[in-house]
Amino acid sequence: MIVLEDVVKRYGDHVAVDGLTLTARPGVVTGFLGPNGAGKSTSLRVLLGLDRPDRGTALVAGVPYASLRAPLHLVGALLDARAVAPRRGARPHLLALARSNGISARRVDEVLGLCGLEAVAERPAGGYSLGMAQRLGIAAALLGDPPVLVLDEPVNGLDPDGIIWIRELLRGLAAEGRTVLLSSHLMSEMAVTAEDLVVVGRGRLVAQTTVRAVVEAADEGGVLVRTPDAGAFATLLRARGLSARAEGGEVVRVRGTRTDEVGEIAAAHRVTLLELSPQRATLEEAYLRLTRGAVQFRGAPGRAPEAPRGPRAGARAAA
Ligand SMILES: Nc1ncnc2c1ncn2[C@@H]1O[C@H](COP(=O)(O)OP(=O)(O)OP(=O)(O)O)[C@@H](O)[C@H]1O
Repeated sequence: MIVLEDVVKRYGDHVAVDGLTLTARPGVVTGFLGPNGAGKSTSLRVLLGLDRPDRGTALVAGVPYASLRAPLHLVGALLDARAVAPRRGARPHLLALARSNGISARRVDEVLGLCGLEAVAERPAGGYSLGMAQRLGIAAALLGDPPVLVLDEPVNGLDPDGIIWIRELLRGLAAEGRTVLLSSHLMSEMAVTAEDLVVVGRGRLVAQTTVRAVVEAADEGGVLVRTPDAGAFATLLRARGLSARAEGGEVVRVRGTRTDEVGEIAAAHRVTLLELSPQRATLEEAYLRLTRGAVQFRGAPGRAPEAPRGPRAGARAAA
C-alpha cells in the first residue's frame, strides 16, 4: 500500500505539490496521470525519500521510505533510467545494488534474464539505448522481489515487444498481490495496464478513481452504423427522435443511444446493416476532459510542416 497524505512540496515560490492525498492499493496497477509539470515525479520523489515534503506524510507499507534499512526488499523504484554509472555494465551495476541490500548474485542473474538483458550484461550502460536503460531500471526495481513497485514512465523508449512485455509483467506482479504505481503519458497503454487511477493537475488531486469509472463517465453513448443508404437511414433515425448524421459513403453516426435501439429500428424497417458497433469513449478522451483546466503547458494549434524543398525533398518526405 502507498499512501500520500496532504503532501506539499515547494521549490522556492513554486508549489510543485499542493496538498496531495492519494493511495495505491495492493493487487492492482494504479496509473498516475497528469499533464506535464503536474507534480507526478515530485510526488514520487517525496514518496521515495529523495525530496523532503514541506508538509504531509508519504508512507510505503505504513512506514516512511527513509526509515527502511534494506529498501529494495520492500520497494522497487524506477525514476530515471539514465541514472546509472555509464562505464558499468548491467550486471556489475545490479551486483553492487544487490550487495548493499543483502541480495544474492543468483537473483541478479534472474532479473537480468527476466528483463532480457543477459546479452548486454557486461556492456557499459552508457551505450545502452533508452529501451535497454529502461529494462535495466526495471531489473533494479525487481531485484529485491518487493511487494511495492513505483515506476515513473517505464514504457519510454521501449519498442512494441517491450511495451507488451512490461504490460504483462506489471499486470502479473499486481495479480500476485503487489502494489504497483505507474506513471505514463501513454493513455492507450494505461487503459490496458492499470485498473485504478490517480489523476493530478497543478500539484493537486483531480481524481482518485478507476479506469472503468472514468471511461464510463465520459461515455455519451455513440453508435456507428454502416448501411447501403446512409442518408435514408439517418433520416429515419432522426424521425424517431435520435441524433443521427450520415457521413460519406455508408456510414451513419448516432449519438446518445445504444446499439440495441438502432438495431431494433433497422429490423422494424427491414434496413440492411453492414455494421453496428458501439463507440466507447477512450481513456485519452476521458483524461483530456478531466484535466482540461489543469494543463499548464500547451502548444499552439498544430500546423502541417511546410513541404520540404530542393532536390532531396522527395527522399526526405518519404523518410
Ligand atoms: N528540483 C526542482 N527545482 C525547481 N522546480 C522543480 C524541481 N523539480 C520539479 N520542479 C517543478 O515542479 C513542478 C512539478 O514537476 P514534476 O517534474 O513533478 O511534474 P511531472 O508531473 O512529473 O511532469 P512531467 O509529466 O513533465 O514529467 C514543475 O513546475 C517543475 O518545473
